[in-house]
Amino acid sequence: MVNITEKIKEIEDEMRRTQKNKATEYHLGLLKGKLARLRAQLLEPAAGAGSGGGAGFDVSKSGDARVALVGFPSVGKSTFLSKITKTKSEAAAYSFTTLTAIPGVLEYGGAEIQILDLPGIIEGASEGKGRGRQVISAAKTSDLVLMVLDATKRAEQRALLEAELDAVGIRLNKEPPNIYLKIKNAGGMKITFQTPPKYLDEKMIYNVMRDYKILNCEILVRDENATIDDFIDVVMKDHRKYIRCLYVYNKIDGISLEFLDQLAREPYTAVMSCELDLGVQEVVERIWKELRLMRLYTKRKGEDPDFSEAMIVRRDSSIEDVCDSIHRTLKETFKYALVWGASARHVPQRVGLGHMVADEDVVSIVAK
Ligand SMILES: Nc1nc2c(ncn2[C@@H]2O[C@H](COP(=O)(O)OP(=O)(O)OP(=O)(O)O)[C@@H](O)[C@H]2O)c(=O)[nH]1
Ligand SMILES: [K+]
Ligand SMILES: [Mg+2]
Repeated sequence: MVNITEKIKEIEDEMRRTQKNKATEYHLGLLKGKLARLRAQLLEPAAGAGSGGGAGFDVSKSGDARVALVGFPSVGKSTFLSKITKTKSEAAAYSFTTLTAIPGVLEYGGAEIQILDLPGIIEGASEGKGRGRQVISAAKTSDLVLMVLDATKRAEQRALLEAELDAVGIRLNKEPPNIYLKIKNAGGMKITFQTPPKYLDEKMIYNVMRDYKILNCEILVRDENATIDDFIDVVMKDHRKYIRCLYVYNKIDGISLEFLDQLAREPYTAVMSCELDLGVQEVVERIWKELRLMRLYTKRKGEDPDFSEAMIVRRDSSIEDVCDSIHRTLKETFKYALVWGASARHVPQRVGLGHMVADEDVVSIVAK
């Protein structure tokens, strides 16, 4: 019996051989669907299997957010960790110096951000080369992927890494596709397009769903630009993770100014030299920004706000989220909140649970 890895290879080969045109579009879509399913199977930790499953490293999450350092060997991941945290992770000029996940804590703006230094990965990581799969599983648990790249190496490294992460269902700097799918017990398949689709049609969707053996469902495609890949992502949504990514080019001490300028202009990108201590602090600031965290300060009635300790919440948090992160039953006795700061129309503004807070607001919860 052929194993999953071989089946994946067969499908990938067939996709490469198949010319892309209107006539082969349906077949290619079907192959993509099969491939997505096999890859998910490959990552499923097999019962009783010792290694090679989908499990990451045994490091528990701590702090307000987790950032994973992902990159090829010797790009400077450990050097960077040692620079921005108190943790010392061994750095050396040979590949695979780091063999396991090393956590460090970055303190920034009152937040504690866990930084995970990881072993370098190589092409084929998603299929289990090296510690690839473990590294990728660790990346999947992070709130931000910091892709560390060597500015002196060829440009393809970035696309290669992205392909490895993509293969295991990590979608970088992307929103989930705007497609609604509800699986039902009966009633057949109902497919609706809100606007005429540019890259999809009913037959393409139907083919994939039949292959997945999902024949009763309701589908509403809201985005005219949605592709069959987007649709498969929606079907496989339990295996997809949408994570923000910051691309960091290290070792800029070894490149020309023109090239540096070009790299620095790319989206979601920062440049640094750990060796010369150039740009490192800027990268830390970008990490904070990309994590989209906010600092709030709480205030008790009749007292001054406590600015010594910030409360860290995600962006797009409401007073309800604030209550939940203080105590899980606080909501039950909630009467109203007083807010000072950018989110308040006048200070203090008296607000309810639905009020959206802003960075550095002062919040006072009044209970019944
Ligand atoms: N020129 C230059 N060298 C650097 C810079 N940062 C790190 N290095 C060197 O690059 C080499 C690899 O650094 P590491 O921190 O071990 O790289 P890594 O990505 O953790 O490597 P692995 O753990 O093996 O995957 C070391 O010799 C570092 O001294 C930099 O900004 N410029
Ligand atoms: K190294
Ligand atoms: Mg290392």
